[in-house]
Amino acid sequence: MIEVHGVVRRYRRHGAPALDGVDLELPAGRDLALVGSSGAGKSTLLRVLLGLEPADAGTVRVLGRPVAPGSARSLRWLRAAVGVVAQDAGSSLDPRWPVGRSVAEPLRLLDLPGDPAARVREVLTAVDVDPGAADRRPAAFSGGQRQRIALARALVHRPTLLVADELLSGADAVLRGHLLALLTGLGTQLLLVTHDLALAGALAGDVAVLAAGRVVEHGPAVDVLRAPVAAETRLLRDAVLRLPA
Ligand SMILES: Nc1ncnc2c1ncn2[C@@H]1O[C@H](COP(=O)(O)OP(=O)(O)OP(=O)(O)O)[C@@H](O)[C@H]1O
Repeated sequence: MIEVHGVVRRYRRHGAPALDGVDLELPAGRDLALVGSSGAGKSTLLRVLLGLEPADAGTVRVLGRPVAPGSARSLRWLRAAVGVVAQDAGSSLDPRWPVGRSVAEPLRLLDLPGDPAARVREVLTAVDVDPGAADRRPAAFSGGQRQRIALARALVHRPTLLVADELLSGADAVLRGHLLALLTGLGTQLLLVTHDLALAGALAGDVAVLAAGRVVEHGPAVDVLRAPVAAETRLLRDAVLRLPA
């Protein structure tokens, strides 16, 4: 489903590369949590995977097809296959638009057949937002509701893969539990970026640990959490354990 080989991404000619030869394979049907400390390269890897930025070296394939930045037309297949929840998801909704319009937007952009209003109601219901409130603007909703509306927008076109950058990091414990249950019940393959190794464990799929632009550990979450091999993974795990109760 996702194959990343030898990917390098360099922002400054002489500085350390943001991605320094990333190798990562994610077969269809396996969820992945991409973890790493701040600056490890997680968001950069997502942007390269989504064709938003070029790789300076290496190859990226999604669903067997090569990914590289291009026109909206040439990337239509990728936009149809992948739903994206951006970092700071709630504020990514257009404040001037009724939320129903924002949620329907991918259907319009991808020119998909069917009744958009019916699909918007369906997907808002799935994320536990009252579909009767679709004509209200984002300001009428709480932060947690806005996050779920952004999730609905990412899911409205029934993508095969959902990519979310720090979707759960700002959420309180109750909302986190709620979102986690929602995400794992979707039946859509997940690629979640997070600082939080405990969250990666709760997803119960695979974990890939990124450090200084390289994948230093990759395996089933239970194994990685029980017996981390890489120093960076141990640091992340110990940081979780040190958090006050
Ligand atoms: N557009 C950019 N221009 C220049 N440098 C960048 C750019 N984007 C990222 N970087 C640098 O690349 C490195 C990786 O950044 P990236 O945002 O991918 O890390 P991250 O793991 O997602 O961090 P965080 O968890 O803080 O979001 C950092 O050193 C960052 O400063």
